[in-house]
Amino acid sequence: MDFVEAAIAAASERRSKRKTPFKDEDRPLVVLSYAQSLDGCIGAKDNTQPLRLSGPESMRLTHCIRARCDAVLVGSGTVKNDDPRLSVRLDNHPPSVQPRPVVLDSRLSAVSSTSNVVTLNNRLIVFCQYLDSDPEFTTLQSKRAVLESHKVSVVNLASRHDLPDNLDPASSSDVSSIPIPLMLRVLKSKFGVNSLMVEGGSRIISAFLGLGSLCVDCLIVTVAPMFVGSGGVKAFDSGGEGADEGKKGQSVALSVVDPVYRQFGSDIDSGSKKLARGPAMALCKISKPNYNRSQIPATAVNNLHNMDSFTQWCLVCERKLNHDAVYCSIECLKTDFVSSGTFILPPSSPVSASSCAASSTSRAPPSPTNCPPSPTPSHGSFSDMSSSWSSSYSSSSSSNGSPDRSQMSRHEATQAILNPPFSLEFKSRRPRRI
Ligand SMILES: NC(=O)C1=CN([C@@H]2O[C@H](COP(=O)(O)OP(=O)(O)OC[C@H]3O[C@@H](n4cnc5c(N)ncnc54)[C@H](O)[C@@H]3O)[C@@H](O)[C@H]2O)C=CC1
Ligand SMILES: Nc1nc(O)c(N)c(N[C@@H]2O[C@H](COP(=O)(O)O)[C@@H](O)[C@H]2O)n1
Repeated sequence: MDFVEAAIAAASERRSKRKTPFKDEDRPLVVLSYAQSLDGCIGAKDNTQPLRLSGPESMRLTHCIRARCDAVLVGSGTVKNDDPRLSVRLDNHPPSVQPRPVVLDSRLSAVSSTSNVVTLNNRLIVFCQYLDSDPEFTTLQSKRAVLESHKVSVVNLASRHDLPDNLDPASSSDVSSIPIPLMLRVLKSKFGVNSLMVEGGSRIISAFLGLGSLCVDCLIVTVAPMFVGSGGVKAFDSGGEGADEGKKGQSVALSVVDPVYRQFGSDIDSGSKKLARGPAMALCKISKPNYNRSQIPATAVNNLHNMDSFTQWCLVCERKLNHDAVYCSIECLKTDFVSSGTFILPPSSPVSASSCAASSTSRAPPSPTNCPPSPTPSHGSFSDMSSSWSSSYSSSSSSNGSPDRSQMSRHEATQAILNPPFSLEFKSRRPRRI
């Protein structure tokens, strides 16, 4: 279908040109696609049975996206609720050629040997997360063995044995939330998945959208002309219990730039050309004095740590500093945000990219005069995390009068963020669209 091809081709091209602190080529191209009602629901009241929102034409679109991707991912909630097949069922599509189903089932509580994704034998991949010390370790290992006896590939992201050598296992204590960037890298490096369709449900959509262009390349949303009413499952930030609980009530600066709309039967589909989070909003979030780290999506925190994001961030910002204005991409801000919220640089900051690059290759701790230290993940408040920084920085200013953040004390650096002595300029910002 032209619409799908065009959207994915545009996303792919954009991705190849994008300068991010992360290596996009290490993960599959990600197409997030779901169907929602006019009141933003993807599921029925009480989340107890599947809700058909798409008409035949837009359902065909969904199957075209599945056909176009190597794998199709859902969360454990969707498996419990819908028992989906996740297969391509199109007239002209060979039934034997199918995307691999992928389920994020942290505690192996949803997928069983009778689930459609298992019995259809499309080489299901299940991601879970538990430590050897987990009180339920034996039970989880037994469940794993049963699934493996049904040809399911089970990956425990907390286990070194399950990961390629170049990836570090997940170390978060939040075992209910699969670290998405790490999971994506495993999909690519271990299973050769180059394109991934993410279908839902609500918490999975929220988690991916929360990571923005870090993990989503293309967004295709079907809007069906109906209202689900109160109690329906919201597409985004349903506020339900579980992995994204910390995001409840959090305003989200996410915009789709240059969207395109098509009508499929009675439904409208929106395909994104670009997905962007508003940097200003991200800054606003980190600027709240009482900012609580639990509000940061757990997935972002865990995975940015895994991705050794900090040193690469330095490289990106060095480029931006050449424009003589502060510019941080959302990836920068997000890294910021996770590392401790003190990384916004004044123009002409003396941070040296070459020394950061050197520390990136050696993985040695960066020198305090050049780069801030790599963050140590913590599970306390924002200020708890900040205190893990070195306190050896001394106060100073750079030659242009703006503070040399690399020489600041923790407290001063935090104050610089809360009350920046320089104006932040975000280049290439377009007005937000709703
Ligand atoms: N209309 C549509 O296009 C679609 C609708 N749905 C609907 O969505 C509903 C299910 O949504 P939810 O209950 O929210 O379940 P979900 O399918 O989003 O799964 C959420 C669960 O996945 C696990 N998980 C593991 N790692 C996670 C991470 N990093 N982030 C978030 N969750 C993670 C957690 O255990 C969490 O409870 C159902 O009503 C289903 O019918 C689902 C897919 C598409
Ligand atoms: N595109 C779309 N439109 C709807 O109206 C839907 N209810 C869904 N649901 C998704 O499709 C899964 C079911 O897939 P199978 O038909 O069993 O292959 C369901 O679990 C949701 O992920 N999608």
